[in-house]
Amino acid sequence: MTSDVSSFRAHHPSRVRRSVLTVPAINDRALEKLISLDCDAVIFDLEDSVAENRKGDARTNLLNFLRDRDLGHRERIIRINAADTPFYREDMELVIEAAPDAVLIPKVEEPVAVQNVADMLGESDATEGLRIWAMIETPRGVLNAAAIASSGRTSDSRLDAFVVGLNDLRKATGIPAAPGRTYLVPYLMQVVLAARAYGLDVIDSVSNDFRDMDAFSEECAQGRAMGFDGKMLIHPAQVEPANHHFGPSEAAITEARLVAAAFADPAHAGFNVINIDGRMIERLHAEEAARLLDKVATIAARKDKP
Ligand SMILES: CC(C)(COP(=O)(O)OP(=O)(O)OC[C@H]1O[C@@H](n2cnc3c(N)ncnc32)[C@H](O)[C@@H]1OP(=O)(O)O)[C@@H](O)C(=O)NCCC(=O)NCCSC(=O)C[C@H](O)C(=O)O
Ligand SMILES: [Mg+2]
Repeated sequence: MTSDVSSFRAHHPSRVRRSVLTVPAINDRALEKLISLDCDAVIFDLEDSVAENRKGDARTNLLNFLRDRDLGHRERIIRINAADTPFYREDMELVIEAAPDAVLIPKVEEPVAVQNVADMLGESDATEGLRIWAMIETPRGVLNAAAIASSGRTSDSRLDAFVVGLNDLRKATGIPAAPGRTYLVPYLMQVVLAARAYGLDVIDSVSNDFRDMDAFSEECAQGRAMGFDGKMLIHPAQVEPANHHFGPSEAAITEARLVAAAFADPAHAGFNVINIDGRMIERLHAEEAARLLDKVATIAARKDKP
């Protein structure tokens, strides 16, 4: 029997989303810089990084940029302003016109926020394949993360990923920024679990200090250990460490090849459990290995391109 999650996955193939760099849509210099950066995805921000009196300029700027520039393998995501702001409708009009890979909704607290955006995208050819990402960054967003994620479990849903926003969550909870994110970890894990329960990708929050690379590396390692697929980034210096920490390690690649080869061996046909060097390996490990090797192939294919 096919579960909701595996049928969802069949419609939303796995992506490489180690490094998700955000850029203020108003910042020409940073937009130009993008072309030279090895990030997996770019969030063009129309929300918090753009002043209220510059929202219109930012939209025009972004539309021109997306028309003129080919971002190659990088996924293009536009972060809009929330529905309760005066900017939402025009942001959505831009999304429909620019047709990026995804739209990111900030401060999602209820499934209806996702549904409303899906309704506005409609079923036109221009927006076919356009996905929805949701920021979980308020206490109600965290509490309702499972309900929000479950609203995207059908194969025709556009919901594809959660992104955690700790700046907003810290502001709302009063939990100060601190190494190790001790008191935020339960909330982060709740979001990861909700995303995984319904087959969504999940991206860890930004780290504001882009000079302290040791602290950043530790936070990437922690995010990876918690199960995140990648990290939202604010600065070019964060791209390479995020790719490193969220990418498959050499040890993981070696292990995946070993597992894949063992299950491909005709001698193991008809076995769901085998012994590799004194460890029990199940078919589920072969599925995990195939997924990892898929990502390795995707990353390698990019390197081959000029
Ligand atoms: C934080 C910054 C304002 C710092 O910018 P700057 O002062 O220009 O830094 P540098 O001089 O070190 O920059 C060196 C070069 O790199 C380019 N640059 C900088 N940032 C980016 C970027 N994000 N993407 C691409 N290129 C970038 C500079 O232009 C310099 O280029 P050059 O001179 O040609 O060599 C800035 O980093 C910045 O604006 N970052 C992104 C801010 C942002 O998008 N904020 C909103 C998202 S954060 C969020 O969502 C939080 C969440 O909602 C939550 O609640 O937690
Ligand atoms: Mg935020």
